[in-house]
Amino acid sequence: MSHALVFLHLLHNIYNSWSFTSALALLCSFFFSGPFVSSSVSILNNYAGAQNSGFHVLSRMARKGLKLPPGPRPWPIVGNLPLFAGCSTHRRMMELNKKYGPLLYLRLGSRPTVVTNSPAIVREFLKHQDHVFCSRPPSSARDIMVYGGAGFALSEYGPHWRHLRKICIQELLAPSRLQRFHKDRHEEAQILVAQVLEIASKQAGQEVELRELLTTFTMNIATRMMMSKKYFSASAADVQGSVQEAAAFKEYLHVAFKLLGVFNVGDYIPFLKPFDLQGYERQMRKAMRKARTFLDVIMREHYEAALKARSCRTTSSGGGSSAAAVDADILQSAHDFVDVLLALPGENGAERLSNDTIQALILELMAVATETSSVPMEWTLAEMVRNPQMQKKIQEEISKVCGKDENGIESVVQESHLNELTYLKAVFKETLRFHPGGAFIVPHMSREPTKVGGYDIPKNTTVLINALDMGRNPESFDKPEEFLPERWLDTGNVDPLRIDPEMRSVPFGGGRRVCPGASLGQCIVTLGLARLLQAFDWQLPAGKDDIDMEEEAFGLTMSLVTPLKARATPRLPPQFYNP
Ligand code: HEM
Repeated sequence: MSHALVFLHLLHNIYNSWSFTSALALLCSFFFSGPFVSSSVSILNNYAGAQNSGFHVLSRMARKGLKLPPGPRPWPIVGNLPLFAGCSTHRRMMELNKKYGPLLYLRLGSRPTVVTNSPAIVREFLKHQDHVFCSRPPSSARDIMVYGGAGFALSEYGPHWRHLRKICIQELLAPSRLQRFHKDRHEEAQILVAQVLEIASKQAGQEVELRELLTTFTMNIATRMMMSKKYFSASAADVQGSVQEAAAFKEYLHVAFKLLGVFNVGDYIPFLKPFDLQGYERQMRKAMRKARTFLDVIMREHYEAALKARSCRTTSSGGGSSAAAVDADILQSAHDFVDVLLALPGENGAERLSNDTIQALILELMAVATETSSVPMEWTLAEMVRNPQMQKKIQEEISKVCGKDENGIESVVQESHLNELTYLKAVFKETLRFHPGGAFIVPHMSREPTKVGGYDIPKNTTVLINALDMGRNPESFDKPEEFLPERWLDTGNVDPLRIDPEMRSVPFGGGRRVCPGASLGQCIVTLGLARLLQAFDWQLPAGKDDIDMEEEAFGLTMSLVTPLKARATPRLPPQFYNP
């Protein structure tokens, strides 16, 4: 903080320009708080007050010749950043969209940005002009935490992205590959139910805190698929791999979830980047050092196993098999995603994918796959606790679809039942509308200048699609402020994976960047929910008359501010829980 002030005064002396220092003062008020800073800020603002009208010269010049969408006037250097001081970004953007219309233009530091909540405009971005808006904006998080975009979820559009996305869809997330991990998902769901039972059995009315359990469930599924390891467990004996490995990886993930979505001032005002005023880049580097050490171990283990497998296969074929045939064979029998990645060819004829690319893919997939699934599970359970009749409807549906075993006990829900659980799907779809995984979908960026709704959109404009606002749009939905899964039952469009042609809600994004893990995400979420709702009745904690449903946008995701606690009562005979 003191660095920021010294820097501010230095610049003030050098430039002696009222508007410049005022803008910086506002910038500091945005990013820092405390009495010293606020008093300095107010002094500097007073200096600058008389010059306000001059501020807009630059913005007018920037707009010259272009018909930009409406939006508040930007300040020099900081642009519209000060509008977001001390408030929730997505809520402020909602207000601005209300004031300026469905296509809002902002300048965040040096970055042109458009924000929308309108299905018609989203259709332009994700459908009609998807070829223009399919890139991603640069960020220090991408540079530091995913090896400068060596993966693909955050990388810019181009041959590298295309190559990796194709690999990901064909080799990692193909239904036949995912089917191989069916047993792992089943085991983790079993463990989830057992953990809730253990807590609930301690004493009648005991509350279960769900967030940690749900995160453990999704993370273990992801690490088992990716690297055949399980790092998260209530019992240390159940963890595979060293305790240090697990600790390093957990720390990385914790920091990554937060830092991949932070508003880092250096990304918006490039000349401030070297100062790392908020300390985010330092945190990112620290987390990355640990993640690298951890990933090097994983890679070495897998690499050695791959070499062994290769030499065994070559020897057993008497040297008769070509390298390509050996690779195809290894790919076919690969245990996990890292095995697959080590057997795949790289770009432009390279024999293998680079180490950085493989590590970036692991980190990106972990980041996009885990919280995106655990967060909607927590929201759905919160809604179920508040709506016992919906809970009952799901339980009745499960009983009907699963039937009973030879002892007359209800059969445990399996993945093969999920497709028939129509009401549960409607509930999940409603969760994605009403409580989307993130307030904004992952940002897109324009690759060339274009026009949308009659306005000019410059090249390299960041596109923010406010999923929360879209889901609550009264022009798109009747009673948008109510959680009503029934709204989907009559539409013939109950499947959350089916993209709404009108794009009234886009939980998995759209166009070339549409989420490639949507069906896996839906499988994990609905399996976990079905198991928890089949096994238990969920009620409000004793003495509470409602759940606190306030949301908090944290990094890439949007969760409940107050982690969900609820009472779980086993609802089936004891034999059900001890199969
Ligand atoms: C319910 C769970 C999930 C939700 C709600 C969700 C949602 C999203 C959204 C909104 C995007 C941005 C799309 C866009 O930019 O237009 C996205 C991208 C992505 N998701 Fe998911 N996701 C989920 C689960 C998963 C899972 C399980 C995986 C993989 C294992 C995954 C992998 C990805 C990847 C790799 C991208 C980036 C695609 C690209 O840039 O080309 N997601 N997801």
